[in-house]
Amino acid sequence: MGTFKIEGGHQLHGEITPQGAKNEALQILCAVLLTAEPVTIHNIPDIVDVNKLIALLEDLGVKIQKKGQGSYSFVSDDVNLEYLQSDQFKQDGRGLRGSIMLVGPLLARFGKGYIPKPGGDKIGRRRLDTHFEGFINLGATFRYNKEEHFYGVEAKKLKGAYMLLDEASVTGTANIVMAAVLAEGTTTIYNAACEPYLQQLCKMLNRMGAKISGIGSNLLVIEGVDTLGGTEHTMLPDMIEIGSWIGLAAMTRSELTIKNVSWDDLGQIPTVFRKLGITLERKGDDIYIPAHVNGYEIQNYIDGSILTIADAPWPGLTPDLLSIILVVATQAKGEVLIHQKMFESRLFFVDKLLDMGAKVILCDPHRATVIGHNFKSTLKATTMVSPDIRAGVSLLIAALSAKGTSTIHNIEQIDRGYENIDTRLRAIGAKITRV
Ligand SMILES: CC(=O)N[C@H]1[C@@H](OP(=O)(O)OP(=O)(O)OC[C@H]2O[C@@H](n3ccc(=O)[nH]c3=O)[C@H](O)[C@@H]2O)O[C@H](CO)[C@@H](O)[C@@H]1O
Ligand SMILES: C=C(OP(=O)(O)O)C(=O)O
Repeated sequence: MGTFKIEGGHQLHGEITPQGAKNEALQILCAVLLTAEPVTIHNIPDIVDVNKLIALLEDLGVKIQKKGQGSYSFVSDDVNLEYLQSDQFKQDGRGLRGSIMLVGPLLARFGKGYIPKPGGDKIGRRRLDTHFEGFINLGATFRYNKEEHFYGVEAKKLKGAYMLLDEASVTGTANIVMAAVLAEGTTTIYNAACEPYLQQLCKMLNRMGAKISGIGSNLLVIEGVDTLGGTEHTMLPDMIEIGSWIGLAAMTRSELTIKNVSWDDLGQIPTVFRKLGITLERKGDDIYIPAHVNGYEIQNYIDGSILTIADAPWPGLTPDLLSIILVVATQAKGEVLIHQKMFESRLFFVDKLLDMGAKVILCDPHRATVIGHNFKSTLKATTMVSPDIRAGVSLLIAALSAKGTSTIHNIEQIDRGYENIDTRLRAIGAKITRV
């Protein structure tokens, strides 16, 4: 189990550049299986989950060439489908959530897709019904081996269909889109997820020859084509990392510039931090955050009632930033209700913040009320274990703002999605070491 030691209480300063988006990368990498032609991808983050997926593609026989820092080309002209039945795949396929999106492309191009129950954060139930109901709608037969937790879908030829998804699942929508692009006829997906991750995927698929319309909305229409060709694609900056660095700047009262953020793809994120009273300035495509020497004050609603910050499917606020927002609120002036609607177990990490002296009431598994200290009292350093990726970064931000030296164990959770986080934070003045 890896560990960070963090000496808190220091102001940070300078510039930080966000990595390529983790959740986009996981979709885009799976899409390389849809063509025998080369696909070149840039701005791939060097993080554990993405590297695990690249290793899975390699084991499937995809030819991979490194072209430069974060750039790789992929050629899937000789895919080894036997690997899908191997014990090795049953082991490695479990290693991350994103591996589930191998199924759609494999089913569409080779008529069969298998996957062990995928991993990812333990943040509550994470069902896969939307994915498999989508494939079944396209004409696939489905089987599930309960002993091995092994899923499979097969179809000689997929047929386009109308479907109303039971929920706007992010990876579910990506999976169904990747299956439908090679199906016969037209597929309509209503209640589709439409995060920038998915918009990027659909745009890339169209460059490969797919015919997808409605990109960015919850109604996608896909006219199936016979084959797809190669393309080049560049990943957007990771919006969850950008939100993490905004929170870090505010909590440590540091002046920070976040470079090249792709402002227009950030949706509600800047607005929500502004509601917490944080000043963000748009400078070109950078976010400039001044040092909040006088703190930041949470806005109430127009009628004076207490603000609620809740997640919702895009273009609502992504659930992946709520833990960070909760931590930032612990030093704000005022109160806020954090409502994590999607995941059942993602707020339990607040116990660690209570140990550090934060004023938080966990109302139920989904809701926490935060009463900010307004920097009148700093958090106290402590020893903690990172329960999931975003809670891990939230605790790291709390530790950087706290008095004294904190220890965070199980930092593998953080490395899953943040590239060289300790090195990059040291470059802006953080006192953090990996032990
Ligand atoms: C690898 C990857 O891309 N992971 C992201 C992806 O996971 P993932 O695609 O696994 O998450 P889903 O979008 O399927 O849904 C996550 C959870 O939210 C619930 N749900 C979903 C949609 C909805 O309208 N209402 C609802 O309650 C689901 O029942 C499920 O429990 O999307 C999640 C939701 O943005 C993010 O937290 C994850 O970081
Ligand atoms: C929940 C997350 O990731 P995953 O879906 O990979 O567990 C996340 O990125 O916040």
